[in-house]
Parts: sequence; structure tokens; C-alpha cells
Amino acid sequence: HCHSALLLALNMKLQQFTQTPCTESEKLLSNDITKGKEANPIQCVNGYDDEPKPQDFIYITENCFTSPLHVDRTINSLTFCECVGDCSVGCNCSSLSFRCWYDDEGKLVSDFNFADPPMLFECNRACQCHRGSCNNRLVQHGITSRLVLFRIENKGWGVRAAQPISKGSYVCEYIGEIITDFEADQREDDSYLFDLDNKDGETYCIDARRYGNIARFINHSCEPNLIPVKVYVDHQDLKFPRIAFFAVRDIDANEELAFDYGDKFWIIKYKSFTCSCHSPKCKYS
Ligand SMILES: COc1cc2c(NC3CCN(Cc4ccccc4)CC3)nc(NCCCN(C)C)nc2cc1OCCCCCN
Repeated sequence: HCHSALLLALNMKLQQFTQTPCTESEKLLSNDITKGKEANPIQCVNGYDDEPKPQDFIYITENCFTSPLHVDRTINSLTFCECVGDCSVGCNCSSLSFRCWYDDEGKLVSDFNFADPPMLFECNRACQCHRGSCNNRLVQHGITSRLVLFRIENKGWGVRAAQPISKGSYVCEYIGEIITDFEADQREDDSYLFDLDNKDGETYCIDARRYGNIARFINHSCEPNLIPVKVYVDHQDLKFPRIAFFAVRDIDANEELAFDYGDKFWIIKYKSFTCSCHSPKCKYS
């Protein structure tokens, strides 16, 4: 009898730990800002000021449109594969990115070019390979890392890893409203834009200001731990790449996630605020 009482008490204690954020001083503002839209809940905590959880955007998990844009989604324009194995060698889809860059643990292989990443083509709905055993499907399976939205001194909100993330892991996608470059030029708040630079001039943008996912809260760093990679899954229309963030190095639990916003952002924002990444390589402080 006392054994089960002990187990119950232990379970209660454990429950407390999983509910409260890691440092005692942080207030739990939401257990899941995605409201169940992501496979894993994303907590929102604030241990710094009394800012409430952000509610001035709509959480979405796939890019959206507010005006019609022509994306070629015809199934017969898709390159697909007829692999019977795990698509790790000789797959038509991964051959579009030269080779499959995912290893059999679902991470980028060590010789992936993090400095100048290739475009990645994942297997898709026209492929004959088995969805469960195909190694060329990662971004399409969604976020698997545990992330937390937290308040940071003079940076507003930021995103941190709740558990360690190994180098090469897929972390999350930059999700938002896909708009033309012209439309982006009309947007008053340009703090959440991500340019889909396309060689031949006709470029588009992802604007995560009104519609977006957790990636909209990821801050800049001059020495980032994430890089954006262009990925194609449901369509292969090169004008509209999906932007997937991968870890460029091992990331510790509770470490803030960051990617390099690039000089376009800072040329515009430098007059309003400077960079506080505190990196020895900082370019915009
Ligand atoms: C601050 O960071 C960015 C601002 C951007 C921007 N700003 C314009 C500036 C002029 N005002 C004009 C305006 C002002 C006031 C009212 C309405 C219009 C409208 C918004 N426009 C465009 N693309 C459209 C124009 C480019 N095209 C002409 C070549 N892309 C941008 C990408 C940015 O970061 C990217 C990295 C950050 C990643 C994380 N978010």
C-alpha cells in the first residue's frame, strides 16, 4: 500500500516539473500557443516583464495566400520516384538536389554544405516509395523538436530549444502569407518578411506578420545556430520554395534559436535598433 502511495506522490512531483517552465521565476502564459495545430505543444513563458502572450497574429502550420497567386501544383509536373527501398540512393527526387542529403536518422549528412546549401526535393504524393520507410521525407513530417516561446531582455520574444537539438536536425519552417515582392513593398510592418529571392526577377516574400508559425519569433544572430534551406515537397515550382531551418551545430537545451537575417533587414532596421547577439563576430551592434 505504501509503495503505491509513494508512486503516486512521485508522479505528482513529476507532473509539477513538466508543467512549470525550467526556471522558477518564469510565468507560464500558455501551455500551447499553437492550440493543438502542431504535433508538439509550444509553451509561452515570461520571466522578464509582464507582457502577455502574443495574440496579434493567427497561428498556421502551412503557408497561406490572401490573394490568388499561380503556383504550379499539377501532379504531372512533379518529378517522382519508383523506389522500392528507402530512397537513400538513386532516387529521382533526391537526385534533383544532386543526392539525398538526409541520413537514416533524419538529419543532414555531415558533408552538407551549410554555407551554400542546395535546394532540397523531398519525395511527394506522386512517388511510389513507402511514406514510412522513405529517408527523403523530413520537412513534410513537421516539427519534432520541443520549442518554447520566451521573453528576452530588450529583444522581446524569442524561441529556445526545450531539449538539445543535434547538428543537422530539421527544426521548423518559416511559415506565413506568400505575397509578391510588389505587395511586400506596400507592407507597413516589414519586421516579419522573408524574401524568396529568385534569380529571374519574379520574386516573392513570406510575410509572417498576420499569419505565421513559431518561426516568426526566431531572432537574428551574426553567429546563428540555424540556416534556412529551400525545400520543395507538394510542388516543384521554383518561385515558391518552402524555407526550412536546420541546426548548423549541436544546440543545448534552453539555448536560443537564431538565424542570420542578412544585411537587407539591418540596412532598414539599423536606424531603429541594433543587434544584441553578443557574438564576437557581431556585424550590426
Ligand atoms: C526589415 O526587414 C526586411 C524588410 C523588407 C522590405 N521592406 C520594405 C521597405 C519599404 N517599405 C515601404 C513602406 C513603408 C511604410 C508603409 C508602406 C510601405 C515596405 C517594406 N521589403 C522587402 N521586399 C519588398 C521590397 C524589395 N524589392 C523592392 C526589392 N523585403 C524585406 C525583407 C526584410 O528582411 C528579410 C530578412 C528578415 C528575416 C526575418 N523576418
